[in-house]
Amino acid sequence: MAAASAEKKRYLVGGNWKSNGSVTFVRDMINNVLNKMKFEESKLEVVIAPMIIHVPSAKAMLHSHLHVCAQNIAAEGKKAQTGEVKAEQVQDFGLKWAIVGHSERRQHYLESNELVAEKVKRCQECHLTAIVCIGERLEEREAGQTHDVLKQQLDAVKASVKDWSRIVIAYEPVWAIGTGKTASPEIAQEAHEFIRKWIQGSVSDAVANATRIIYGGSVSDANAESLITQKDIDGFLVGGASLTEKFGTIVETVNKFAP
Ligand SMILES: O=C[C@H](O)COP(=O)(O)O
Repeated sequence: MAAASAEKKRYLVGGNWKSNGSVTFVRDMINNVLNKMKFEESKLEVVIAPMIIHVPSAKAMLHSHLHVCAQNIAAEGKKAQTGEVKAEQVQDFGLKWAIVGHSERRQHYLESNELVAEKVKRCQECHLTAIVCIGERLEEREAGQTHDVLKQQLDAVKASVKDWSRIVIAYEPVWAIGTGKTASPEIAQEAHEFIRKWIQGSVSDAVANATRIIYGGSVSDANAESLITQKDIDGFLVGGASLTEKFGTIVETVNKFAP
């Protein structure tokens, strides 16, 4: 029986800083924007994913209600792997979150669905909550293959998950990432509904209701309200706008509409 969270579903906003930032940026963004944001912890969780070398300073500087998230973890837990960070090390450092399967890693580092499934398994073994990114490329959407792609990506990770309360699904259509072309609220809602129905059919109703399905792809202060008011959108994974003060506005908008 798959475990579902007994807690009320809190919305989630993640800021993925990708390979951006400097020591000065981290300090200024945290002190001037992140630590000043106002939101209700009972309604919303906020996680920030800096580059790995900035994780220690970010963790030390962020107020304790803001969580630090790894951008990636190694799929393999045993071998020596130059340049990789294992789930155990993320856990040992006191982090509770990791992004897995971001489309930039799928595209540029050739991460397959199977490799992403291994990473999800590693997160589960180390009690990390995985933000599992899925989404179709433009040519796949244009060919009418969006649901097939999402289903394949979801099917691949299913066997790795024992505890669904430690899984967040991030729907990130590849064509909307960093392009300024946000999915319309209707397109995003339709994909989120498909994902929720997949969880319902493949896991259970309770898990489908409890699992956060968040949207990523050119989220900004200008479109946050129209997206977050969609029925099946439970938060955001924000890239570019998380590097600016717009992130504070996005968090406050989500807080306003979170149940
Ligand atoms: O992880 C975040 C996503 O890739 C979205 O990035 P973006 O907001 O810059 O489009």
